[in-house]
Amino acid sequence: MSYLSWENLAVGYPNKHPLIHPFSGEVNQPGIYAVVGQNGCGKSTLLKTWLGLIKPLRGKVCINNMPIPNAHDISQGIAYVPQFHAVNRYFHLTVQDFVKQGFGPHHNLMESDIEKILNTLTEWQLAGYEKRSFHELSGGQKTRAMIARAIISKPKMLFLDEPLASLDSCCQLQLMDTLFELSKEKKVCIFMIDHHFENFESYISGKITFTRRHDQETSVVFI
Ligand SMILES: Nc1ncnc2c1ncn2[C@@H]1O[C@H](COP(=O)(O)OP(=O)(O)OP(=O)(O)O)[C@@H](O)[C@H]1O
Repeated sequence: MSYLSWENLAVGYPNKHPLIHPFSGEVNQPGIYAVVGQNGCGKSTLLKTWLGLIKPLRGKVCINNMPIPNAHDISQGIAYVPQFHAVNRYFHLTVQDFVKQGFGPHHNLMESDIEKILNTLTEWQLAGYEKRSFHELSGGQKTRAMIARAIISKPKMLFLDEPLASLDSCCQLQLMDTLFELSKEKKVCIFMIDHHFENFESYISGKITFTRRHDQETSVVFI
């Protein structure tokens, strides 16, 4: 089964040069796939292009062997944890309602679901914050709430944009252990951008590396 594949893919923004030299790849095994490279080389842009949030400048992306014409079609089974500062700061949902979104818009919420939300919040050191407004949380707390929301949605694919940067070392380890378990036991395929994999190399199944050489286009290699 192909989780994600991309062919001759160039990413970037309209009326600008592509950020990367076109490249192809396919991921057909669950695991944690690290996306690494210097600041500003295009990692977040690649992630958003894979998710269908940004149109490729060239090439195509398939999820579960299906081309992604728009994000709405692919949202089932896919969770995205953006950088915490990318979330609208005027977002006035309570933390509990924010995490509840993980069940999806059509889910009929039961007593056991509320219990699950509260347990997940406790697991991520957010007990007591459930009635607080999401935008009042610290950066690390926002990241943990976004992780809780993603995990509650029971994704088959999970995309995370630099979650380790805002977490303390204890939460970093908790996150990596959780992701590792999800990939092994629930066969979740995880793509994760970060600059802090040095302590977690053994968790990684594959790497997508951006390399920018002076005066040349950035090349991307998937190993
Ligand atoms: N909406 C946008 N319109 C035009 N250019 C953009 C837009 N968003 C980002 N860029 C530019 O695209 C380039 C790549 O940005 P991107 O956020 O993908 O980098 P990154 O590798 O994730 O960086 P970092 O490690 O700093 O988070 C940067 O030069 C950035 O200024």
